[in-house]
Amino acid sequence: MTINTQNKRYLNYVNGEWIESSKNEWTENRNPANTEEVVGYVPKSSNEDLDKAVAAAKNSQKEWKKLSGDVRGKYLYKAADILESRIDEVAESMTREMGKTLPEAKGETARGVAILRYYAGEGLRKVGDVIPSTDKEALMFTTRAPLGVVGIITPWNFPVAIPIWKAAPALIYGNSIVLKPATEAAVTCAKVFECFELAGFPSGVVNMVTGPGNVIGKGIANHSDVNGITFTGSNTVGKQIGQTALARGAKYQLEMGGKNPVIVDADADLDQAVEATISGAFRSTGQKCTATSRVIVLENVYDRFKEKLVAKTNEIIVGDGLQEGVWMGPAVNERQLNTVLSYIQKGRKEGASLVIGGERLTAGSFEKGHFIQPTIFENVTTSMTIAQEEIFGPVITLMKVNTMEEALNIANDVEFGLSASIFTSNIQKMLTFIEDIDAGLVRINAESAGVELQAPFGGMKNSSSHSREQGQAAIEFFTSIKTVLTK
Ligand SMILES: NC(=O)C1=CN([C@@H]2O[C@H](COP(=O)(O)OP(=O)(O)OC[C@H]3O[C@@H](n4cnc5c(N)ncnc54)[C@H](O)[C@@H]3O)[C@@H](O)[C@H]2O)C=CC1
Ligand SMILES: O=C(O)CCC(=O)C(=O)O
Repeated sequence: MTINTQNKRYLNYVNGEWIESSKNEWTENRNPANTEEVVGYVPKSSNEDLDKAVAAAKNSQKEWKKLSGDVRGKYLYKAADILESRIDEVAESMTREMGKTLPEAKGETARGVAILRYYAGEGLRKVGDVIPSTDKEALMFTTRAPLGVVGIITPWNFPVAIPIWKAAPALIYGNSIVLKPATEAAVTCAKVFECFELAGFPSGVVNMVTGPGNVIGKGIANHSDVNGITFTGSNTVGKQIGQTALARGAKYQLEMGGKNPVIVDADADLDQAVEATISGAFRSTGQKCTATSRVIVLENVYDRFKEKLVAKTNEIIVGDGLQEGVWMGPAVNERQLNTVLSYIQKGRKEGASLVIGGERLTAGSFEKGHFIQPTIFENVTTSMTIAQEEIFGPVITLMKVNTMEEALNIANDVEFGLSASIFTSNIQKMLTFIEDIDAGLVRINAESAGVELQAPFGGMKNSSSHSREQGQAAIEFFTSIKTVLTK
């Protein structure tokens, strides 16, 4: 290992070296399934550390952008191969650090490998168009320029996939990066950076600085040498970053919350709808911006759907995600657990009826972790807090409606518009849903969560800054268009 893991200390990666922060202060990351286990210590870095990383990124970017896309792609292919050879190690670190089950963590790491390869290939794809000029002697075309230094601020819920789906396109289009991972997932992110180190990226092109959001995250948003900022996380922080970036003229991209609906029509395949609802709502303990949160069911199938949903929920095995057979792990930390519990409390207080779950699990092997039961509420009205705000936990609100029109009105009656599903066998209803739903991801007979790396990802309304990430859409953020006329 080239990474310095002495005493489980994971350092910053700056200018091609693993270095301690200037403050020599550390955050202890503990396993949310067993808080007695320390997974690692990560630096609480300062603005001085950030300045070094940004300076290294700025310096290296001049040469990096001059390489051909093909050459830049080779570094990404190499990083992909190294990450692939370490899937088990990285996934285990993810499960220990933030709690998602090992099969999910392995799936996510494999997705990281695939994203690296996808963007490596992007180095050989077209970057512009020829546009007819009104001057017959002129040739007019577009080309693309990188932004320069890109600041990447990532959350804890996808510790490998999100850093990679932001870093890989930034790099292939000729930017250098300074990434600040969520502290809760920083050990796993350091392992991804170790793959970058071993892939041999030129010094300074890839940098990682860990530390508090209101120091390092804020510092990235404010830094005059950071030309673009890409963020995934809460709406509160996203809006602050957007305002800071706008004020100094930097480009920014924000992916934030969701309150994703699933509509179950009377003619739906109920077993399919139940499977997808359970998977969408409870996998990763509901800690996904695309998680299913509101389930809106037509009244003539409501009772049958609810019965099947409750039966399946009863089968969920909660526990330490490293153990075989466990389907749902803990909440990422005590703060997130308390947030979820406080929403459950609010739901009860505002008059929703608890159908199943609702409690923290503390007995026996649950004692040392942040475990919570998968939870379903019914008699939920659209004005209730649990039907409006992002909970980011394993909580479903069931809502009974008389018509598809009512279902659509409720589905759209939130500030978010990330993902939305419908279960129906009626093609007309599918088409109406596609047209009328306010969502960046529209899913027909499929769960609300789960995105494909080659397709645009992002939301409407307050879910995003109206830009899209991933697939070919990424080029729009990570580059600027130059329109060239030559004669
Ligand atoms: N859209 C998504 O995928 C995610 C949404 N969330 C939502 O956010 C809630 C709170 O989770 P948190 O981890 O606290 O999210 P957060 O928005 O505070 O953290 C996301 C990232 O932003 C950084 N950050 C924090 N304060 C910052 C600031 N002032 N300036 C710049 N960067 C800053 C954090 O260190 C982290 O790297 C969750 O309950 C959930 O509702 C959280 C994680 C992911
Ligand atoms: O559903 C997914 O796979 C991605 C979700 C996501 O991007 C998020 O929760 O931040």
